[in-house]
Amino acid sequence: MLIIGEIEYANVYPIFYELKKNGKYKFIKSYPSVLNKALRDGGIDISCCSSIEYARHPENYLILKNLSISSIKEVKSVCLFSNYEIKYLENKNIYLTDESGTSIVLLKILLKKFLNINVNYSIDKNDCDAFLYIGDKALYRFYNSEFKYVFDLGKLWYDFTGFPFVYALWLVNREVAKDKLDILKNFYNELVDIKTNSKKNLSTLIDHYYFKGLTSYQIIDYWETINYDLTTSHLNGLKTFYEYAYEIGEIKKVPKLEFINF
Ligand SMILES: C=C(O[C@@H]1C=C(C(=O)O)C=C[C@H]1O)C(=O)O
Repeated sequence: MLIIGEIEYANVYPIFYELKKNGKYKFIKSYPSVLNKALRDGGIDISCCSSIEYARHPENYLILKNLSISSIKEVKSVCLFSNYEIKYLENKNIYLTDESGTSIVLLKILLKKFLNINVNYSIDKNDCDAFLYIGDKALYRFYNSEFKYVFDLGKLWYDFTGFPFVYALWLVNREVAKDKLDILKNFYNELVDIKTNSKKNLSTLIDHYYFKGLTSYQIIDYWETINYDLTTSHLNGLKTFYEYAYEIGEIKKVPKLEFINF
């Protein structure tokens, strides 16, 4: 049986609600940083993982075509929350969530390369001036913020580069790709079908979902914001992200993108 990593955020609920209907697969549910490690260590076969995870260990993985978690412009659930305007963050302490891989690197690129601001990063929330959250913690605060400013990282990336931003890729362990090709092919076809139809019945899907602090309208609007495609323009955005990640020393080299062929 295929063991699949499931990101426990609202962003992929429309996909996993459908995938779980038929009882064919086993799911391990967690944050992206935990799933990245589980896929690396062989605890799961396939997962939607941080896009930076592929760039750090490209020899371990193959990418599934046409699938991602991306934003075209704004994302709403990857944000920097701050009481300071962004230009006044120089030398301030910024909290980094431990749930992320990609968004931490995205924030570093935005501040260093595009905004030319030097800050200190911390994993200790106390004593920080601004806070990076992703997923549901970010989405809740996006609509219920106690902060003066909310900087949407997807929107900032789009304003600077004109590209979509790819937070997560569907990655399969290369060994699994060899051993379980037929099961993977069926799973992939199912996943692409689900993606294709994922935005069609959101007003029905909301009957099965509750997110404390958000209205149904806000959730549906969020699901419409999140994008699951991996087009040429997404791939150009991804390559640009990897080039900047390399420039700031977050990855050892810009990886070649290798996809699984069925
Ligand atoms: C769009 C999002 O992207 C997430 C961000 C990730 C990361 O920073 O590594 C990984 C997976 C995505 O679920 C989100 O958090 O809502």
